[in-house]
Amino acid sequence: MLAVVPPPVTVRVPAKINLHLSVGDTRDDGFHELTTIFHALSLSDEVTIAATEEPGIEVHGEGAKSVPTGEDNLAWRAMKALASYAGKSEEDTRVRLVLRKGIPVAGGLAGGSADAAATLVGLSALWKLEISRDELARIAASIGSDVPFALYGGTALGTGRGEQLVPVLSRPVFHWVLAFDERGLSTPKVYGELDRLRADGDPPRVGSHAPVVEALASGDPRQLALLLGNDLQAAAVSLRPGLRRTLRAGVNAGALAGTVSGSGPTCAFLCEGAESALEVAAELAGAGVCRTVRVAHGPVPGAKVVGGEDANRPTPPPQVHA
Ligand SMILES: C[C@](O)(CO)[C@H](O)COP(=O)(O)OP(=O)(O)OC[C@H]1O[C@@H](n2ccc(N)nc2=O)[C@H](O)[C@@H]1O
Ligand SMILES: Nc1ncnc2c1ncn2[C@@H]1O[C@H](COP(=O)(O)OP(=O)(O)OP(=O)(O)O)[C@@H](O)[C@H]1O
Repeated sequence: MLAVVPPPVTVRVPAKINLHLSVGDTRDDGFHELTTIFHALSLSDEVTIAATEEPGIEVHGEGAKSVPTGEDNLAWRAMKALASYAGKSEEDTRVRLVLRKGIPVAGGLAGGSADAAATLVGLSALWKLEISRDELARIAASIGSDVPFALYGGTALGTGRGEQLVPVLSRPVFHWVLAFDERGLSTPKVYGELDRLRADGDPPRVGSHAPVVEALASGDPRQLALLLGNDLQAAAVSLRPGLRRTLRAGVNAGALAGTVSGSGPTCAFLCEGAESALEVAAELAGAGVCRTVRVAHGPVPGAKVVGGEDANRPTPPPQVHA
């Protein structure tokens, strides 16, 4: 008898920026203790997962050539981790992953993590696993610190190495302009550069995240603009000094404030509204300080099935962790 082949599943997954990123001490496992506020943006990747006789990965779109297509692709690692959790045999795990990238590679926007999260959600649907988002988040954390947030999206406080999440109330909607750089930056190198800068002196640190939480609840972009902060920014700028010009150019173009996202080099500019974001984007695009610009808004939901049988299934709300 012929086996029934399930139809392919497509998942859309957002990029993140860090509205606040406080980097603490290095832990025994080599990771830094973080307090961060993640914010999911309308810039996204799509991952299509199909059962196939020709397993593998295909990558299209933004930066596709620099994305690995073997076992070190984070989406493939996510497939392996879920297969092992679900006790799937080698034969059951013959899947083809097609990544359509809108999120630049090594941009500080957690694109690889997003693909891993999308793969967890898509495969759960393809394999019809009864698995909660919280259980998926535990598997996600074993793949990378940013992966759990991509499952939930929205706005969330991240602690630990960034994988422990609590949702944060954020009024819709904030408007952003993103400036992509010519080349990416390696996340471990940026953390290493911060350690070096701290060993040489003590670069200023961002304060408490509490005022940022209040500004998000108020929905006032002017209030939020005063509070954007990232301890990794000094390290990213030290490795890529041109980012200073980019940050200045965004504010000169009319943004309320700019920040390096995560480990960079993408700069995110908060704008007064949708119209202002379009104006800032146009002016920044002509300033010759970055490869390209995009407008985006946030917060948006996390990884979500958009094609295939489960497309209309509602996304469960994030759970509050104690
Ligand atoms: C910069 C951020 O994007 C901010 O959200 C994240 O902290 C990075 O998260 P990620 O890319 O998922 O990082 P992982 O894949 O977990 O770790 C990559 C490397 O980043 C450094 N790393 C990451 C997270 C963390 N809390 N401390 C660290 O020092 C470590 O050198 C680690 O080996
Ligand atoms: N699916 C994937 N998409 C992009 N890069 C991937 C993927 N899988 C593995 N990688 C590797 O991971 C590296 C980091 O890519 P990624 O786009 O996730 O960086 P990032 O956005 O700076 O990450 P983060 O913000 O989480 O630190 C890339 O240089 C690439 O070699």
